[in-house]
Amino acid sequence: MLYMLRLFIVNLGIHLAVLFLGLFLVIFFTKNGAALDEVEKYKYLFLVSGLVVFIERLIYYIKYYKFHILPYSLKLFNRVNNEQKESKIYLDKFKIYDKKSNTYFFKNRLSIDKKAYIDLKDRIIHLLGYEDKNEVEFEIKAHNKKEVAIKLFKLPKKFDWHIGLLKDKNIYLGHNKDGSYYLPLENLTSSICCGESGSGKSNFLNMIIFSLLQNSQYIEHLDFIDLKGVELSRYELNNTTFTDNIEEANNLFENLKNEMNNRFKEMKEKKDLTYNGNFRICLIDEIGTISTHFDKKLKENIFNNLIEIGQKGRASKVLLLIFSQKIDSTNIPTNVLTNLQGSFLLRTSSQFNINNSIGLNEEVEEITRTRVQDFPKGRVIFKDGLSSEKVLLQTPFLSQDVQNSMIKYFQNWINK
Ligand SMILES: Nc1ncnc2c1ncn2[C@@H]1O[C@H](COP(=O)(O)OP(=O)(O)OP(=O)(O)O)[C@@H](O)[C@H]1O
Repeated sequence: MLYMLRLFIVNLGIHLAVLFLGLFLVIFFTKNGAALDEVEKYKYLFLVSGLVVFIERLIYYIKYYKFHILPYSLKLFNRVNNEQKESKIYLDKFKIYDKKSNTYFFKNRLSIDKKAYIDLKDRIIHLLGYEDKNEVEFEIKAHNKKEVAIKLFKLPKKFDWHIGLLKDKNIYLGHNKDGSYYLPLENLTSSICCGESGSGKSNFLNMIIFSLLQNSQYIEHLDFIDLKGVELSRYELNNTTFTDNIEEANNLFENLKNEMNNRFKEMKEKKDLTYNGNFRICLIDEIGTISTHFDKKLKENIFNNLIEIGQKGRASKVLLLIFSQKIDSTNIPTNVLTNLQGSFLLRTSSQFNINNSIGLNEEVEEITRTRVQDFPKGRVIFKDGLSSEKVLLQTPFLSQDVQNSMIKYFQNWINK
């Protein structure tokens, strides 16, 4: 309490000093250098404006009391060590609340320790008065050198799909802290999606396909490969092909590689940096089934082609979207994985999956309070293949009926 009072008095003092000096200068100059007794005539103006500032500051401190007291309560400070004197402590301070983005900024005159905020996030949430820990999500970002930005937001755990989420030239990836999140089709890269059984992978896969189909005019062909299921065979569209046969898949990759190289030739002739035509996109569900196949030579050929497509595909608009429960080297060779630029991570208890798709735990903790193994169904972290930005998303639920009616919708439109 004493700390708050001190903070308030210092802050009020600064504001009043600036106000009075400003008023004095205005009067002084408008009255062509009036004497002090001239200024005295305006004492009521000083009094009223001083009172207004006092009330405004008081309301501000009462309103953001919890945020002002937070660095003090949680001992968020930085210190300088001087050889002669004792070390000096600089406490972090609440700077401002940005209403538009619902973000709170804290600053420190020396430099700020973002990790301390990440480590204390549960206590911060508690201190701010959110009793139910699951009620609110927490994102923390470094802002300038000496500030951290804390954004509190809510993500629904479950919501329904509707066709209005589809958008021309964009892929809808779910809802993030600001609402619907779209990846421009132009920025799509070859990507890996991993999540354990029941995490909502198939649901997510179908949702991505809807966005791709909505953008059919920019996509030459979509190839679906699933060696263990028939879910993707339901689409039966003029611009899609499905295979559950490994030899056919091998031929397809050979084909895609040739197509990619032809596109490169054309680009070279035209001196284009990116291919000036439509995308070829291949979706592979459960890539692990290829790794377990007995024919070593066939597997090797497939994986070599996947590596090449992953490496060079983006400029020529030939892309791979690979889905897998696990991404260790027994499921997907490391060379294939490292050449997929983007990643999507759903619920998993495997630290290997997390590290090799998104990165360190600390990076995950910056954007969510929920551990990846506790993610609800359909919760995804997307790592952008171009910018490496990480985004926390919740994907809508697609019931069987919704999936069937969407497939019918695309059949009526594309197969016409
Ligand atoms: N976004 C979502 N929101 C709510 N519930 C979901 C969501 N996605 C999936 N579910 C629920 O989770 C169940 C499993 O989803 P899904 O089949 O997509 O998971 P999966 O990871 O593909 O599992 P598997 O690998 O075993 O097929 C679904 O039947 C559905 O009820």
